[in-house]
Amino acid sequence: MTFGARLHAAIAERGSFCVGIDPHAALLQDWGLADDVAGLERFALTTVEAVAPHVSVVKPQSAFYERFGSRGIAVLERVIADSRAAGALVLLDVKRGDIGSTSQAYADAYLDPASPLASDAITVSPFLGFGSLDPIVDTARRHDAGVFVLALTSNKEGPEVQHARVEDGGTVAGRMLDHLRHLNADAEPLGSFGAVVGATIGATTEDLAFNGPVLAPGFGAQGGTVADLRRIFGTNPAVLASSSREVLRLGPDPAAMRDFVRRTNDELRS
Ligand SMILES: O=c1ccn([C@@H]2O[C@H](COP(=O)(O)O)[C@@H](O)[C@H]2O)c(=O)[nH]1
Repeated sequence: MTFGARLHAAIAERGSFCVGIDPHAALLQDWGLADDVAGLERFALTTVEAVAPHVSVVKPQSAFYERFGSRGIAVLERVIADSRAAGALVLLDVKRGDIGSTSQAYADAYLDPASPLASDAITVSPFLGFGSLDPIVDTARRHDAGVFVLALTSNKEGPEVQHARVEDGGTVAGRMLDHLRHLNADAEPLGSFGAVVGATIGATTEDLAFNGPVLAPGFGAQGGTVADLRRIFGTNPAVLASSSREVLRLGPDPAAMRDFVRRTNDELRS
């Protein structure tokens, strides 16, 4: 089953709220944990246990694990394995992208099921040229994985690059969406190649119909609301509203995190 088909089914069953598992140093402190590998592990696995059985997708942010070196990566491997065992799809937020030959190594690291970090999908940066992602796209197709390409990111600095005009008069972001439209052509019920479009972008004239999923970060702590999602995406069911700190601040009480996830899923459905 392709990633797009798995995601389509997961959203129908568990809703479209995506929880980011981002162990910020400040959150470890708020939870009464030390900023070390043991604290990281307790934080991350408590969150997985609380939310992964209730959401369609979890999104660990690799940077927060990488900062602890190889032992942090070992925790990330547990997060991925335990989340999948709890029935959630794992979208690893790594924002990789490089020349093609190196992109292949990233694809092998994150999308080949033989890798200890194998995830259902990853985020990638297309700013070395969309074609530099070909090895990642091909590997994703081979292993029924997904790829989310940065298009209109949630941060205020993004427009400098993403709104820039290309030779046909469109924007860089529009060009990325065109590539995704092409990759997802004819996919049923949903393509496996998604776009990252922040819940904070305000109004856009870009054509967001590309037959693939959308990751919408910026929901929650960065100010994005359900009303923003409706305004930007209408009723598109394949939009993952993604929030990290807003959920994680409710820990370490698992029930508080779980109940928030359930309420948010209900709100997104209504
Ligand atoms: O455009 C983007 C792309 C990715 N992110 C990531 O999402 C989370 C947001 O965390 P919050 O605590 O909900 O603000 C974080 O991992 C970012 O790296 C993004 O914010 N915007």
